[in-house]
Amino acid sequence: MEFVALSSQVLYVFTSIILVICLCLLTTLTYFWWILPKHKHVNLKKCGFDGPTPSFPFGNIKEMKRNSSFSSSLDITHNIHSIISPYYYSWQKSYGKVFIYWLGTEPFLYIADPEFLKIMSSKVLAKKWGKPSVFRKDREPMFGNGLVMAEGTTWVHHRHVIAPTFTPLNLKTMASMMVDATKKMIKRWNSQINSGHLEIDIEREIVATAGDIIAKASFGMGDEKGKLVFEQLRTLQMTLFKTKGYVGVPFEKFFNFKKTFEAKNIGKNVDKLMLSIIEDRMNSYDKKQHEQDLLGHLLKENHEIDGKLNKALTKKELVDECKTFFFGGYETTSLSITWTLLLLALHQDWQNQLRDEIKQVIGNIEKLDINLLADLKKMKCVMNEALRLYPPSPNVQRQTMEDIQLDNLKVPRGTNIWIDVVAMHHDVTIWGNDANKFKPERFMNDANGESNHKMGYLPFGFGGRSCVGRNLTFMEYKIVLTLLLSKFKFKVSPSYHHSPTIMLSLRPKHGLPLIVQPL
Ligand code: HEM
Repeated sequence: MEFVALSSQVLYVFTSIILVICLCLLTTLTYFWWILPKHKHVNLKKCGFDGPTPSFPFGNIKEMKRNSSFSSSLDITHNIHSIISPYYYSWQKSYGKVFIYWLGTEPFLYIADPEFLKIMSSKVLAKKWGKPSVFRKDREPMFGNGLVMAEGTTWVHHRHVIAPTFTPLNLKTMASMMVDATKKMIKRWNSQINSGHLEIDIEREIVATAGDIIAKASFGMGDEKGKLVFEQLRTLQMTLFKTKGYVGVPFEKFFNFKKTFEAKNIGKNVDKLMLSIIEDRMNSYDKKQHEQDLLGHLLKENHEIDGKLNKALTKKELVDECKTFFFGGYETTSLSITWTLLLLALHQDWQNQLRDEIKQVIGNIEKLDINLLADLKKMKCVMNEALRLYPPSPNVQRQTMEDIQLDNLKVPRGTNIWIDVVAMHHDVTIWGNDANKFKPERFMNDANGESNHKMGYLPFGFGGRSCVGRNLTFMEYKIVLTLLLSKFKFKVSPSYHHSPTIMLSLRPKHGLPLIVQPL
C-alpha cells in the first residue's frame, strides 16, 4: 500500500513538473511569437507606419502566396514589377511607397521611396546597420558570418581586410582565368552549333561558366578538393532554395525538416573541405603562387610578416568569406550577363553598336588587352541599363540596430528593412515615362541614368555596405561579353517564355533559350 501511495506521489510531482515546464514554454512562445509581434505592430503604427493587417502565425505570407500566381508570357515586357511582386505592387497602391508588412512574426519596413531612403540612411553609420536576424539564421550554411551577414565591429574589421583584395591591380591577375573559362564555353557552343543545334540555353551556360570563374577567383579550383567544394556549394544552394517559403513563421524549419537537415549537413561538409584547402595553402605559403585569387590575397594579408599578424582573420572567418564570395558573386554576375544577352537579342542595333565598339577599342580579341576594357563606354551603358531593368539583386535588406528618428516618424530598433530595388528601377516618377524601355543612352553622360534621384538606382546597394565585388563583376562582364559578341550573333528563340521571377535573385524562370549564329 505504502509503495503504491509513494509511486502515485512521485507521479503527481513528475506530472506537475512537466505541466509547469509546458506552461513556461507556452508562455515564452506566446510572448515571443504573439505578444511581442503584436506590441511591435502597435508600436510601428504609433510611429506613423501603416500597412496590410498581419495574422498569426503567417503575417502576410498567405496573401503574398495567393497574390503571386505566376505569369509567364510570350510578350516581352520590361514592365516587370507587377509581374514579379504583385503583392508589393498592390500594397503600394493602398499604403504608398513606405509601409509595414509581415513575414510570419517579423515586421518589415518596405521602402520604394528614394527620398525617404536618403533621409533615413543619412542618419545611420554603415557599421550601425544590421541584417535581418531571420535571414542571418536562414542563410547561415551559405554565408556563415561572412561580410554579407556580419554586423558591428566584426563587419568593420572584415570590410577593412577584404575591400583591398578587390583593387583593379589584384583583379587583373584573374583576367586570363576569365578569358580561358569563356573560351572553353565558346568551344562548347561551336561544337553544338556544328552539330546543327543553334538554340542554346544561355542562362544555364553562363551560370556554369560564371560559377567556374567565381570558384577559381575565390579560392582557386585547380585541384580535386576545389572542384568538390564547387559542386557542394551548388548543391547547398539548390537544397536551401527548396526550404524557402515560410521565413519568419514559428517552427518553419519543421515544414521542410528533411531539406533543412540536409542543407545543414552539406554546409558542414563544405566548411570542412574549405578548411582543409585553407590549411593546405597556409602550410605551403608561397607569395607569388597565392596572389592569383581572393583567398590568396586574404592569406597574404593574414600571413605572418616579421612575426606579426596585423590584419588576421581566423580560419573559420576565412571559410565564411570564401563562401560569401562564391554565393555573393556567381549568380549575380551570371544573371547580369544573361539578362544583357536577352536585351541585346531583342535590340540588334545595340548588339551591332557594341560589336563595332569592341572592334574599335579592343581590336585583336585573340590577344585581349585588359587595360583597354575601361574604354568600352557603350558596353558600360548597356550594363547599367540591364542592371536597372533586371537587377540580379532585386532587393536590399537591413535591420536597424538603434532607433532612427525622422522628422515626425520613428523607425524603432530591431525593425527589418526591405528596399524594393525593382520597384524603384521601374518607377516612372524617377525615370520618366520611358522607365520600362531599354535605353542605354540614358547612362551615356550621366552615372545616374538621367534619373531624378541618386538613390533611385541601387543595383549594388548603397552607402558603406554597398557591394564590395562590383569591380570583379565589371571586369568579368566585359571580358565575357567582348569574347561572345566577337564570335556570335544572338536572336531570341521562339521557345523563349518571358518569365522573370525572384528566387533570391531575379532570374528567367524557364531559362533563356537564344538562337546563336557564328559570325
Ligand atoms: C552583378 C553583380 C553583383 C550585384 C548585382 C551585386 C549586388 C550586391 C548588393 C545589392 C549588395 C548589398 C549591398 C547593400 O546592402 O547595400 C551586395 C553586397 C555584397 N556583395 Fe555583391 N553584387 C554583385 C557581385 C558581387 C561579386 C562578384 C562579389 C564577390 C566576389 C560580391 C560580394 C559581395 C559582398 C561580400 C557583399 C557584402 C558587402 C557588405 O555588406 O559590406 N558581389 N552585392
